[in-house]
Amino acid sequence: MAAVYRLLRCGAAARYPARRWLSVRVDATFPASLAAAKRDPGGRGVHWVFLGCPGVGKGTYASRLSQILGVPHIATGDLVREELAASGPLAQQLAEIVNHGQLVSDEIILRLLSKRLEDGEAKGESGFILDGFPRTIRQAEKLEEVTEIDLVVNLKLREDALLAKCIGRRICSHCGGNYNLASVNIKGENGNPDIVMAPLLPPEECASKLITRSDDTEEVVKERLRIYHEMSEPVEEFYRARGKLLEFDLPGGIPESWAKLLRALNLIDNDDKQSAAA
Ligand SMILES: Nc1ncnc2c1ncn2[C@@H]1O[C@H](COP(=O)(O)OP(=O)(O)O)[C@@H](O)[C@H]1O
Repeated sequence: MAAVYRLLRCGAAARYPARRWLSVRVDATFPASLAAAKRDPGGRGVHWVFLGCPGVGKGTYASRLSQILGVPHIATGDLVREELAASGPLAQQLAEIVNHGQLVSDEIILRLLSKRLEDGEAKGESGFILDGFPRTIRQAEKLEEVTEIDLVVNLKLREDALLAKCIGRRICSHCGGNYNLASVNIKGENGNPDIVMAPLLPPEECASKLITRSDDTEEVVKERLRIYHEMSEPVEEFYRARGKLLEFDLPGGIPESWAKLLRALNLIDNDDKQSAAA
């Protein structure tokens, strides 16, 4: 498998026979039940991708699903922020790009992702849920050259809600917990339902330690949304054409959305009803 990730790194065009590892096959109708996923512990974990605009909740739902499915949640935005925090040779260049809402070059992102996948493999990880990758057609093509993606979940939410959620996002500088101070209450128009999303407030011990991401200002979020439409929306079509795209309109906050997402993914067993309510 290391060979696969080296291919990502050096960009060789050979297509790896990814089907060899398939255990939980999720096809265009997404019938992989949680029971099926648990039945075959010897096979590889799922290869899923989460797409969606900044602030839509890719991290929240990808992280929850990764725990259920026993695969790592790999967010390229986190890899970029780790690189920034390490203050290595790349840091200044990355800060300039990220703080202006631009995309990091495909080469750098592929290098960071390859390294993360190789490190994971060395620790015995299998499968993944990617969040924030691929974000360009070139990244999607590179990924397709080296492995098979089972399913791509495209999370969708109105733009005014996205903006409010990005601006309300906070992180606890002590424990790393993610919170959101935004209280979204948008009247539905043209037959669309109202969108109500309660804030996700921090516990008392985190309240005084909250920080805001430097790229979550209104100006930078608007630029990130513009870049998403220009560079990343074509990736939706890339996967739609391959029959792998599951479109998912978020109905509201986490309680309603999580239960609906588990149903859409056919991941609710009798044993797991309580996880949908969490
Ligand atoms: N796949 C990628 N390609 C290029 N740049 C990326 C990629 N993933 C993350 N980045 C960079 O990291 C920043 C933060 O990413 P992320 O945390 O995924 O943000 P968002 O909340 O906008 O989805 C992006 O604005 C971009 O500069």
